[in-house]
Amino acid sequence: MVPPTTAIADVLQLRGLTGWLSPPLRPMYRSQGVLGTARTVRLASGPGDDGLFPLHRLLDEDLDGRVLVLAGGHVSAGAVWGEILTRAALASGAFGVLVEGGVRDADAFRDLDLPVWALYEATAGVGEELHVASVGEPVDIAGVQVTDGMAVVMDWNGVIALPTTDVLGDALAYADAEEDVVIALRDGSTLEEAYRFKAEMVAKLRGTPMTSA
Ligand SMILES: O=C([O-])CC(=O)C(=O)O
Ligand SMILES: [Mg+2]
Repeated sequence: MVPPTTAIADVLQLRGLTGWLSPPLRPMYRSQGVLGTARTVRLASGPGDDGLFPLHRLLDEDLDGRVLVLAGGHVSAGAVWGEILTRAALASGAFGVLVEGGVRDADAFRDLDLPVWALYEATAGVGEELHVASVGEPVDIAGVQVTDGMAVVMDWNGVIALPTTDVLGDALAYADAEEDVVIALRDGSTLEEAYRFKAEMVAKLRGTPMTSA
């Protein structure tokens, strides 16, 4: 089971780590939780030698379980991603797409059921404003470094590139504690009483005794 991104982010935060990409990325189409591995692409301004064709060739490769991470697309106000590329990505087995830039055809993402998070929607394409600068090299999105093969979780609440997968167990426990709060509230507890489940989990993960409820 994939823990919720909210729980993963809180556990990362407790360890002084980061990795969430939302914001700045926003859901263009979101789905239940998926855990994939990053396939990194860096885009840069100008037509370059080959435009976006290296991206098209990549989309014809085996992408089973991969989350495409397209960094640097925001140097164009146009859409670097849309229905056609989504169909190609799905056919190659991709689990999701992150675009640091624009997308269009969001209605098709819903029909195709592929999660896509991006900075903005755009009407026109990118024309000759972008080219592929690298594939498989580390990329930076809003200060978060994503390396090829890194674990990425996407769900209803966000997107996280995991600096370490050893937070997943704690994140599941954290999510259970939050669920205990919800159950207690449903059973009529006060928030002060119910929140204790979460406060105890935070104290445990911090490795410090709980000082207040
Ligand atoms: O044509 C493109 O490259 C972008 C787009 O709208 C699509 O993938 O449908
Ligand atoms: Mg299109």
